[in-house]
Amino acid sequence: MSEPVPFGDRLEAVFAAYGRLCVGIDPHASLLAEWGQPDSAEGVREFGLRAVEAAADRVGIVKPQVAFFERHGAAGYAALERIMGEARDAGLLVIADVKRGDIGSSVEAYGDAWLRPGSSLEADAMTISAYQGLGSIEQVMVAAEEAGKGVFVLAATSNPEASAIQRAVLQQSSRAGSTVAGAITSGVVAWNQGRADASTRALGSAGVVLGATTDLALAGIDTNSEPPRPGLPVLAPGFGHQGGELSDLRLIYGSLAAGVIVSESRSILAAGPDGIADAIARRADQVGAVGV
Ligand SMILES: O=C(O)c1cc(=O)[nH]c(=O)n1[C@@H]1O[C@H](COP(=O)(O)O)[C@@H](O)[C@H]1O
Repeated sequence: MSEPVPFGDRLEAVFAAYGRLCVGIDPHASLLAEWGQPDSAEGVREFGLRAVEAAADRVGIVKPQVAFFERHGAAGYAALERIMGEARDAGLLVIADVKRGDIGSSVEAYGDAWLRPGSSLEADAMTISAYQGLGSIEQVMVAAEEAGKGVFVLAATSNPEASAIQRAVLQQSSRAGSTVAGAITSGVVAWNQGRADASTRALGSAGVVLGATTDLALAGIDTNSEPPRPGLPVLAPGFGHQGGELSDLRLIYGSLAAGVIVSESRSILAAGPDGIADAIARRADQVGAVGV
């Protein structure tokens, strides 16, 4: 069997071919109504399939938010499986926004669900939480790497309530004195640097979530030093609806800008089923014009 292509390499190829815009697939009840779809499993399926159709060949990445499918139980999950399958068949990288975390043995099962080749919920990467310690998700990171998959570990999230916990300073461990967000970020950088072929990689396969609306310096994230090698994938929600400005991208992410994935959901989905393709193309151009 041939070796899987590392997720970081696949992401790098997508950046080169399509740029760094990621379309979030978040079928909020209000958006379903605007799209003329029922608030049901059938509605989220149609919504997601149309979003995938519009995204294909215009961008390289989509990020379905599982919560909006889970609302509809097993049928919602069936819809999500279909949408992720169609997206991957269309050549899109799929980041499953599931934000899972638990003790190691349980979180491994989440990794198996979302990242195992052949799983009905197979994605290319998943969002994951290290609230139980970076060590708790280590086995998921190992399995992801072996399968050519990626993880995005929550570090400094875009919601304002997050800062008190994420900016708290560690008292113990080798990273004592770092903020929680800083320790997670440097831990993920170190993980990428510890891979066997790290020196040949442009981008690592493990990334972090750093929201565009948060002050990264206050969160203890270093955006001034030399960029990490391999580069750090950064899932960056918060642009668009939450108020982050694309024109500030370089200012916000500094030396981490090269790894940034601009992820927007509502600002694009609000264009409706007839306008979404144009909205994606327009936003992809705007993101490209930032010139990271
Ligand atoms: O992991 C995420 O994607 C995420 C992390 C974060 O810090 N903030 C954040 O908004 N998200 C997700 O990104 C999407 C943002 O949606 P919009 O605000 O509509 O662009 C939602 O699916 C959120 O769950």
